[in-house]
Amino acid sequence: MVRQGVGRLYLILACLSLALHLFLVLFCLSVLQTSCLLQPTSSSSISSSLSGAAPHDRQGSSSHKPLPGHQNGVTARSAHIDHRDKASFDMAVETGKDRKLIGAGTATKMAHGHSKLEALFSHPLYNLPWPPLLEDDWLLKLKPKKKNGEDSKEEEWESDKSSEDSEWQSDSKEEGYDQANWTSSTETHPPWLSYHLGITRWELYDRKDPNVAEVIQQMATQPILSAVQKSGGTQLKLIVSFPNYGQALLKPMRQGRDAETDVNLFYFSDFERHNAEIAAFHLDRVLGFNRIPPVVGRLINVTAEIRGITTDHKLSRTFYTSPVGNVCFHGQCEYYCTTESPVCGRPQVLEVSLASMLPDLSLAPRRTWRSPWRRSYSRTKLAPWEKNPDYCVKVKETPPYSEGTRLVDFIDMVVLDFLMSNMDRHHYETFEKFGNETFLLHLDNGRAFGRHSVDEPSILVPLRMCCRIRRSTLMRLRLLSLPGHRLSDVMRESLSRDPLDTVAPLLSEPHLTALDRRLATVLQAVNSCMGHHDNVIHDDLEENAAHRNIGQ
Ligand SMILES: Nc1ncnc2c1ncn2[C@@H]1O[C@H](COP(=O)(O)OP(=O)(O)OP(=O)(O)O)[C@@H](O)[C@H]1O
Ligand SMILES: [Mn+2]
Repeated sequence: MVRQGVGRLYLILACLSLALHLFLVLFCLSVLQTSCLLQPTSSSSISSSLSGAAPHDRQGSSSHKPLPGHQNGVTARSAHIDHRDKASFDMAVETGKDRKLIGAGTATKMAHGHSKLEALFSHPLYNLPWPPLLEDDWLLKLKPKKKNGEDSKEEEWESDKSSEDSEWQSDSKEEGYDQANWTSSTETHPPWLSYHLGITRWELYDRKDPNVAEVIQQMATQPILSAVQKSGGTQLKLIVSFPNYGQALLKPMRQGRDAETDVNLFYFSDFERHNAEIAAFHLDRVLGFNRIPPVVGRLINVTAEIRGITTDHKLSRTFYTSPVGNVCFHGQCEYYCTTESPVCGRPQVLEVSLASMLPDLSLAPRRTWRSPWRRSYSRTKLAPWEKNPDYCVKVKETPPYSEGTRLVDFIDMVVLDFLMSNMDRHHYETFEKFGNETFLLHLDNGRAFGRHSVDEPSILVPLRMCCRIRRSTLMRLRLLSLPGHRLSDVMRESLSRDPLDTVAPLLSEPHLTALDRRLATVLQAVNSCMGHHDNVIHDDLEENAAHRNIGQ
C-alpha cells in the first residue's frame, strides 16, 4: 500500500515537473517572439559577433574591403599632413592597448555572459540590406594611372618614388612616419584609408567593417606625431596625425564629466564636452545610423604629445603652468581661448576625444546645409519655426525636403539630437558627390549630454510638426524600448568598450536614464502623430526591397 502510494507520488511529481518545463519552454518562445519585430530576410544573415567575420549586407562586397573596380584607391592627397618636427614620446600615456575596443574582433561579453549589444546588432533590423551599390554610390574611387599619355587599364596610385613631386616620397621620409607603399591592392592600405574607401551614399561606415575597429584601436594607441590647431568653429580643437598618416580631430576635456550645464547659460554659451563626442558616436551607431565618424577617448600627455611635438607656434605660445602646477594651454580661437578658460592636464595628463577625420575636402567636398529649424542664436528673437505652427507644410514643399529621403533623414537627426539633448545643430553636411540622395553627416556633437535632468522639447519640434519618420528608424526605436534591448543598457555596454570608461563612466547613470525617458517621449510623439495624421511612416523597408528586386 505504502509502496503504491509512494509510486503515485513520484508519478505526480514527474508530471508536475514535465508541465513546468513545458510551461517554461512556451514562455521563453513567446518572449523571444515579441522581441523579434521582423522576420529575418534571406540576405540579412545574423552575425553574433561585432567583427567583420560575418558576411555583410552591402551589395557587391563581402569583406568590407572596397571592391576592385569600384574602390581601387584615391590620390595621395587624401593623407596629406603637415610636415612636423618630431619629439620624443617617452612620457606618452598609452591607454586602451589591452582593452577590447568597439567592434574589435570578439566582442567583450557582459559579466553574466550575455551581451545586449550583440543581441541588438544581431537583430534583422540592424542587418538590413541596402539597395545594390553602383559605381556612383561610392564616395571615392581610384584614378586610373595614365602611362605615356595613354589611358592604362591598370589602376595604380602608389607614389612614384622617382618622381620629384611625389607627396608620398617627402612624407614618408619624415621621422616617425611609416613608409607609404600603398598600391591598388587593399592589403597595402592603412585602416583609415580602407575606411575612407568604404564610405557610400547611404552610410559613413559599415558597423561590421573590421577596418573601423582598427581605426578606433589605432587612434587610441598610436603615437601622436603632429598636433596643430584646427581653424573654424568656435572652440579649441586640434588635428593630430599618426605614423600611418591617419588623422583625428582632438577635443579636450574642459569640465567634469558630470557637470550639468548651468541653467542660466544659453546652450550656445556652453563648453563642448569630449565625452559627448564619444557618446554621440556610440548612440548614433546603436540607433543604426552610422553617420558619425568613429570617435574614441584617450588619455594624453599634454607636454609630450602636444607641446613637445607641435610646430604650431600660435598654439605652443599659449602653454603655461597653473598655480597648482598643472600644465595648461588655451590656444587661439573665437571664444573660450583665454587664460580664463584654459585646458589643463593633471598635472600633464588630459582626457581627450579623437574623431577620425573625413576624407580631405579636396577629394570629397562636402555641402553645408542650414537647418530649417535653426535656432535664432539670439537671446531675444524667435526663429521662424517658433512663430508658425504650420512651418513644416512649407518645408515639405521646399527642395530638398520635398523629394527623396531628406526630410526623414533630417528627422533621424532630430531623434538623435533629442535623445542626447543637442541643441546646437545649426547646420549639417553631406558629401557633395551624392547630391540630395544621401545620408546626413552628424558632425559636431560636443554640446550634447549637457543636462540629464531636463528634456528639451524644442529639439523634437520637427518630428511633432512634420509627423514623418522612417519605418526602419521607428522599428529600431521600438526595439530599444524593450527590456531585452533597453537603450540605456546597450549604451552602457557600448561605452564600456572605450578606453576612457575605465577612468570614469563616459555617461553617468542619470544621463543613461534620461536616454530611456526621452526615447519613450519620441515614441509617444510618433503615436500621437499616427492618431492625427495619415502618411506618418516613410516605408523605407518596402522601398529597399523593391530596389533590390529591380537590381536582381
Ligand atoms: N571628423 C571630422 N573630419 C573632418 N572634418 C570635421 C570632422 N568633424 C568636424 N569637422 C569639420 O570641422 C568643423 C568644425 O568642427 P566642430 O563643428 O566639431 O567644431 P566646433 O568648434 O564645435 O564648431 P562650432 O563652434 O561651429 O560648433 C565642422 O564644421 C566640420 O566641417
Ligand atoms: Mn560645436
